[in-house]
This record gives sequence, structure tokens and C-alpha cells, in this order.
Amino acid sequence: MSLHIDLHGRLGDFVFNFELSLPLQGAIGIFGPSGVGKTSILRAICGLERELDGTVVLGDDVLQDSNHRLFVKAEKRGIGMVFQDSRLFPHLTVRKNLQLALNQTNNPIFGIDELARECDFEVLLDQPAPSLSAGQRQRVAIARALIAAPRLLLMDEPLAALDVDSRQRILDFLHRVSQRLPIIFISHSVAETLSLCDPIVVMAPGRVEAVGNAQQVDHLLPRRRGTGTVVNFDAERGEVTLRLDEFAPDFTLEQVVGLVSEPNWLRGRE
Ligand SMILES: Nc1ncnc2c1ncn2[C@@H]1O[C@H](COP(=O)(O)OP(=O)(O)OP(=O)(O)O)[C@@H](O)[C@H]1O
Repeated sequence: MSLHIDLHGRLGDFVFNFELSLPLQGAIGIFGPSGVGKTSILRAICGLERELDGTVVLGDDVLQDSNHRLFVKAEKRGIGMVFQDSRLFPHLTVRKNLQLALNQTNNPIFGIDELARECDFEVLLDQPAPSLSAGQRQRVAIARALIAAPRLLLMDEPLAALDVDSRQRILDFLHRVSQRLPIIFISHSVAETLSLCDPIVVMAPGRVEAVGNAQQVDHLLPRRRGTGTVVNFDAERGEVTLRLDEFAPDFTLEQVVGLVSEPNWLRGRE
């Protein structure tokens, strides 16, 4: 199955001129700084964004063709979507949320118990949805998207609410899932994207900047390591001042960063 997208137009003041054609196989990453249009493109693929003009073709199915006033509704596209803050039906238990999604397909590829085991929420199956933490809700949302047996799964920062262990577990699971159905995956984490996705689509504002494997797009990905010099250390106030010798990542105020005093510790780690 292949995906062809040619979308242009504006969302507010933001201009899109987005063209992408690629075979859908395995997990495809979309990477780019905040605000370049990643979420909008996923929304357009699954039929939630009507403001952009052009064409979206999935396999043999034309999902959008603005010249012919064709726009297939989201629920008819057979595409699953997991957002960063996916919601569940609050009046239902986890199991009933999943059952509802299961009822929408004639050819399920996963069962409820299998997904609950893979995504590690078996003990939550009979809990009411509102009692779940953000990370638990996110794992159930991934299962819910899969249980409807989509032909393509779109994921927008799906692991953001998860702790490190669950993140690795779900990444391993998604890797196996991607061998059965294609996934398009957005993450701000270079490590997550590289570990799951090939190829990676790197976006510049409103357009594709490059498509390629990790090696081919490496020069466009943010640097994750560098060296610095401690220029001041005030133990009483708990303040360290660093001069970064090689590069300056986009630190934000109040961001918590880790410092490693033994560089060997970093080898092989993110
Ligand atoms: N419905 C809309 N109306 C007006 N502007 C919009 C609309 N949807 C998106 N935009 C604008 O389009 C641009 C791209 O937004 P989008 O959320 O797609 O980027 P993103 O790359 O996913 O960002 P982030 O990584 O922060 O989630 C932003 O400038 C945003 O304000």
C-alpha cells in the first residue's frame, strides 16, 4: 500500500505546501520542530482537517480530491488515530470502551485480552475510564485504536504521558504491530523515532524537507549530546552554570536537565 499526499493552503496564517509519496510499510516517522504542521498533516490523512486543498490517496482509495469535491469522512477511512491526549468514553469501563471499538470491525486482528496484556493494563479492564491516570489512559487508547483493525495507524506523541519502562514496552509492541499494519508516528524524541521508524519524514514549516533512513536524515535531526564546561558552581544555592562548547539545545525555562559527571556513563545511552 502506498500513500500520496499533495496538500496546500492555509491554516490561519500558516501556509502548507506539503507533498509526500511513499510506500507504507513498517513505521514511518514524522519529525520536525514544534509548529511545523505535523499534527495538521495527520489530521488531514485521517479526515479531520478539511481546510487544506489537494489530494490524499491511500492505496487505491482516493480519500480527498478537492478538484472533484471529494472528501471521504473520517469514520469511512479505516484509519486509526492516537492523539497525545486521547479520550475514552467516561461512562464506560475500559473493557466496554474496547468492546465498542471491537464492534466496529468484522475482521479484528487483536483481541481485548491480548492487547490488555501487550499494553500492560489487564488489571484495569473493569475500572471506569475516568479513574485511569494519563499514562494508563494512553495505553488503553493505543489498544482501542488497534482493536478496530485499521489499515493504517496514525500516532501523534502517543508515548508522551508514559514512564520510561512503559514507553520501552509499548515501543517494542509497536515495532511488532508495524510488521502487521503500517504506522505513521510523530514524536519529539529523536531516540523514540529512530528506534521505531524507517523512513523518517523531516518537516520544515508546512512542507517536507527530506525523507530517508536514519543515516540519510541524521544531519537534520537535533544533536542530543555535546560537551560543556562548568564555569560556576554554587553548592548552597544548588546552581550550576555551564558553557556549552559544541551546541546549544533549545533549553526552556524551568526545564529539568540531567548532568553526568562521568562521560563514560553516556556511552550507548540517549
Ligand atoms: N485550525 C487552525 N486554525 C488556525 N491555525 C491552525 C489551525 N490548525 C493548525 N494551525 C496552525 O498551523 C501550524 C502548525 O500546527 P501543528 O499543530 O500542525 O504543528 P505541529 O508540528 O504538530 O506542532 P507541535 O509539535 O507543537 O504539536 C501552527 O502555526 C498552528 O497554529
